[in-house]
Amino acid sequence: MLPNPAPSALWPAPHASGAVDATVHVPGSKSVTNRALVLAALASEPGWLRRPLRSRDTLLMAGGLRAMGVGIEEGVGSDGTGEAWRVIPAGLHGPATVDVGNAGTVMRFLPPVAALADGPVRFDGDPRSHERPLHGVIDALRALGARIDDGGRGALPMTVHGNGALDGGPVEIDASSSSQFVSALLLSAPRFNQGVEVRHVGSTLPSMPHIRMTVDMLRAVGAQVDTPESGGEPNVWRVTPGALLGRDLTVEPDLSNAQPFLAAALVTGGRVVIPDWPARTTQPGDRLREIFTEMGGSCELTDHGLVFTGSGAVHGIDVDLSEVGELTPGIAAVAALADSPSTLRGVAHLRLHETDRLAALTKEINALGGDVTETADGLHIRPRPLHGGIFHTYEDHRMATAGAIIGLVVKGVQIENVATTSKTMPDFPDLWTGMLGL
Ligand SMILES: O=C(O)C1=C[C@@H](OP(=O)(O)O)[C@@H](O)[C@H](O)C1
Ligand SMILES: C=C(OP(=O)(O)O)C(=O)O
Repeated sequence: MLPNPAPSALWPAPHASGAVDATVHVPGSKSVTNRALVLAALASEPGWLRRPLRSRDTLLMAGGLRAMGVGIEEGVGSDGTGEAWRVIPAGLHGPATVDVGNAGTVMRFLPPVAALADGPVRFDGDPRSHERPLHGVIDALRALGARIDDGGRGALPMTVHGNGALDGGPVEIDASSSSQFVSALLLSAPRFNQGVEVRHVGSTLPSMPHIRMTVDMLRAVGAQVDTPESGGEPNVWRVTPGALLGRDLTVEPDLSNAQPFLAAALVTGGRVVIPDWPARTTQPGDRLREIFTEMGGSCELTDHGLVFTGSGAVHGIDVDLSEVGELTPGIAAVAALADSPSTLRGVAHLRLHETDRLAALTKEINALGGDVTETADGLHIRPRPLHGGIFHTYEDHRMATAGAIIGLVVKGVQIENVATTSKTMPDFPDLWTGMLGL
């Protein structure tokens, strides 16, 4: 297992002496990297992944696939430039052990892959991984023909007893607690004997852009996918069985990890440029252009990237974040510094993320003098003058970056365990001080 960083260390969050003015190269997308790894591992020929994110979550994904026999080698992309991973698919083998850490993508996307292996694959991870919902994947895989021993918990730890193939076919799931249940089944489905027809039967379905990302990436490697958007039934996705192509894919910057840097421009009335911001993307972070504009900034997509400029004013917002839940901590941090109240809605499922994010944000912002209350499905934030103090992170990367945003304008904020940002952005402290010219 990768060690968890020491939880007691305190990082004095840098205070911005004026408006920030910086260009920040944001590392690759976690969600794209981990989907690309799975699809490349299931392909019928080798593929390349250029500018992959190298962080705890993606190294765990690579480690899990390697444990099942997939080759993932360091190299340069087929055009001879840039850092890359070469992925060499192989027969999937058990016995194997997969450490999921606290990566939702690893704990949900790899069990369907393991169902295709020729022996038992054991899954375990951080204590929090035992609490995060997995029943949608477990129940669906069983309905599709897999044998899984989870001790009746419906959660980790568990063993998937692969026998080299999975029937597949139609299955109903309730994915209201995580869109990753749907993505997990779709990603491996081209390799199921009958493909899959996933029908979501729950009341709500969060993070739709992430499901669109799954569908787009499947199609890009040759899979046939029918979706509600392509004229199919609402809440039904169909994947036809078939071989996947090995591709040479360049990973986009992680737009959700661009959030703290854009927020820095917003709360200091400065300017930040994010190079390589994609003109079209399924990443939920693209919604920041609209959300942070409504909160007081302005942005322009240029040849240099996204140029985001703060006006000096920060406004509250009333917004449904159900499609883009992972942006909630950063938006809450900005909202705590705004000139009017905010209501963040549609994110009840965040209680089951890396930590209970609604409780954690409420507690930590209030500990700095804020006035945040939890609602049934989100947060109500009334800005108040904040003061310094310790901002606990609960091993949640986005809590750490949220605290850093507040620390830019509130003196004396100390982030506990900033190293937890290694889940998706190990360079965060350096990128942050670099942005400030420190
Ligand atoms: O599929 C993905 O890559 C993700 C989907 C979302 O999960 P949930 O639907 O569980 O919120 C998101 O919050 C997570 O950070 C990444
Ligand atoms: C919810 C998140 O991650 P995970 O992939 O572990 O669900 C996140 O990155 O905000």
